[in-house]
Amino acid sequence: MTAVTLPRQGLTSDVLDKLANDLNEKGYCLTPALFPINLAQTLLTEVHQLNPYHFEPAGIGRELQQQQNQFVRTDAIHWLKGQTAAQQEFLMLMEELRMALNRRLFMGLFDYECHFAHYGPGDFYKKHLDAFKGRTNRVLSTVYYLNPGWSRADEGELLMYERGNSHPFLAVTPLFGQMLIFLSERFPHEVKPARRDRYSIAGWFRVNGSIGGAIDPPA
Ligand SMILES: O=C(O)CCC(=O)C(=O)O
Ligand SMILES: [Fe+2]
Repeated sequence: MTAVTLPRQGLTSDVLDKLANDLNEKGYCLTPALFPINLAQTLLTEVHQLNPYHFEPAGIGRELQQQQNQFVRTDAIHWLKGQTAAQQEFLMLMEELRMALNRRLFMGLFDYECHFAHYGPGDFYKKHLDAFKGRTNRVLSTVYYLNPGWSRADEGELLMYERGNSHPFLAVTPLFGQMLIFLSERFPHEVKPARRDRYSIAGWFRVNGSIGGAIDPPA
């Protein structure tokens, strides 16, 4: 376990205001260094140290309907449960973000789930939505990129689309320490194949979709 060396730095209200404002106006927000950069470094070290058997092929859909479909996505994932100090730090900052967004935007965000994702060279995730209206409780998607020295020649962009438009309005280069946050129901997106290993933490803020006391019942 690697300790994070810097004292905990909270998120400043200026940064949170800007983030909430972007989400409100555009539905997404791209921040170059939301969290301390040494946290990204430690998380990257940890994901490198995970053995391949700690990763599972990523699935599509939920629970019983979940299936692995190599035509749609080929990345491998490892769910973050706060097993290390750095992962706890990351989850704490996301919790701070959750409360700050609820205060500013009244989003009613209830919890957060996230996983490391590893795309080897050539891996992809075809165009998809993280949430379908009325069928999921994922409200806000987040992607935190862990790729030092990424250049455009490495490819592996995330392409963001407006629904019904086949031209992306945004290509996100998966730069080290960069955080992308967007409304899960609003933007179809896809991960293009990269020329080198591509690491990230993908996550979702959820609302409480409980029915009869069961959180997140099957759709
Ligand atoms: O890694 C990315 O840029 C996006 C990943 C993604 O779309 C997902 O995991 O749902
Ligand atoms: Fe996605």
